[in-house]
Amino acid sequence: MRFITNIKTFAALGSGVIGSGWVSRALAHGLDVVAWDPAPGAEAALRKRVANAWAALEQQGLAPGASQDRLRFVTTIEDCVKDADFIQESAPERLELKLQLHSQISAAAKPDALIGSSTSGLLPSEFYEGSTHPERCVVGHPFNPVYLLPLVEVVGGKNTAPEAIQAAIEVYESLGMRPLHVRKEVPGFIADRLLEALWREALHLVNDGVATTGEIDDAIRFGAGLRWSFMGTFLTYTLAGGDAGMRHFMAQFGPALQLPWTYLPAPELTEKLIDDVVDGTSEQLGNHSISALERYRDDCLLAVLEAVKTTKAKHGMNFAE
Ligand SMILES: NC(=O)C1=CN([C@@H]2O[C@H](COP(=O)(O)OP(=O)(O)OC[C@H]3O[C@@H](n4cnc5c(N)ncnc54)[C@H](O)[C@@H]3O)[C@@H](O)[C@H]2O)C=CC1
Ligand SMILES: C[N+](C)(C)CC(=O)CC(=O)[O-]
Repeated sequence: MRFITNIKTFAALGSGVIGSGWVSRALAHGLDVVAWDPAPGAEAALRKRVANAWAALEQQGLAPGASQDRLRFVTTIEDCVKDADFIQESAPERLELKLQLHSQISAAAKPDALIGSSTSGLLPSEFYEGSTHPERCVVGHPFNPVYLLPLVEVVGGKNTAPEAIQAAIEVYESLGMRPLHVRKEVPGFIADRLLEALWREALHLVNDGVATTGEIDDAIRFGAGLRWSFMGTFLTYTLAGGDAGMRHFMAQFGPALQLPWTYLPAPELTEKLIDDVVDGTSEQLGNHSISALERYRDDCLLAVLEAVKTTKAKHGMNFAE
């Protein structure tokens, strides 16, 4: 089975936070982009978000011919996908909606154009159930901001051809990403299983009055957050075992796993908890706008990415290692 991997035209369905991130990344890689989103004012909002991301993308380096002018916004799903070489859906996270949308997308798309979904954890076997040529349908789960963060989890469903997984990996790599093939189709995939566990514990800490949202964010960004950009938990904890490594680490800290430190099931989202989280994060935002904070985040990410890349090179490693 052959799928299009040398892509020239990228279709984006849904142009919110994640869809606009895909559009920005594809434009920066010199592609023509066609976008569709049913919300009133979606085109203006999309162009604004792309413009806000562009400075970071310029700093990272644009592909020859890359331009925001190569974005075309259309009013039907069919016009969005019919000439596309690659299609990425970033619609709201609702199974019924994605099921219906993908039956329409896949019926109008070229049969050898790959279709990716940005879903954070729904199962591709379920929402591609009604799709035409489901063998070319995958999950490509990105991370926000999509135009800077390299990770994309690639997940197949029961009808996805192994060649489609490989082809999707190739396409995402051509967009400068670091695909991770999630070999077993499970809800939440790999990364969101981990992020969700942290998020639940953070909500419990607020709910129990242990810490404010700002204090919890400080606990992340001045500690583990710094090292997570270049070393994951398993290797970090191997070093934490000293010369005796992971075996000693497990012996020393294993018993703590039996202590009731963590709650894991989510706390009930009471009005009070929601208010505490919203008030706490509003205080953290201060008088910065979301778009100003996005630019600040992008600058920090560019600096971290560059530092990690340079340091890896010093140790004879490439960035994707
Ligand atoms: N926000 C995040 O941090 C991440 C979200 N995702 C996934 O990306 C997808 C989109 O999420 P966000 O961009 O955050 O949501 P969003 O709410 O920012 O954007 C969703 C967009 O879809 C549009 N839309 C509504 N009905 C639609 C339809 N029938 N067809 C196509 N578009 C439609 C909305 O007008 C809106 O612009 C979801 O599947 C989500 O799980 C993945 C990674 C991270
Ligand atoms: C909150 N979320 C589950 C939608 C987050 C993601 O899917 C990935 C991210 O960018 O954190």
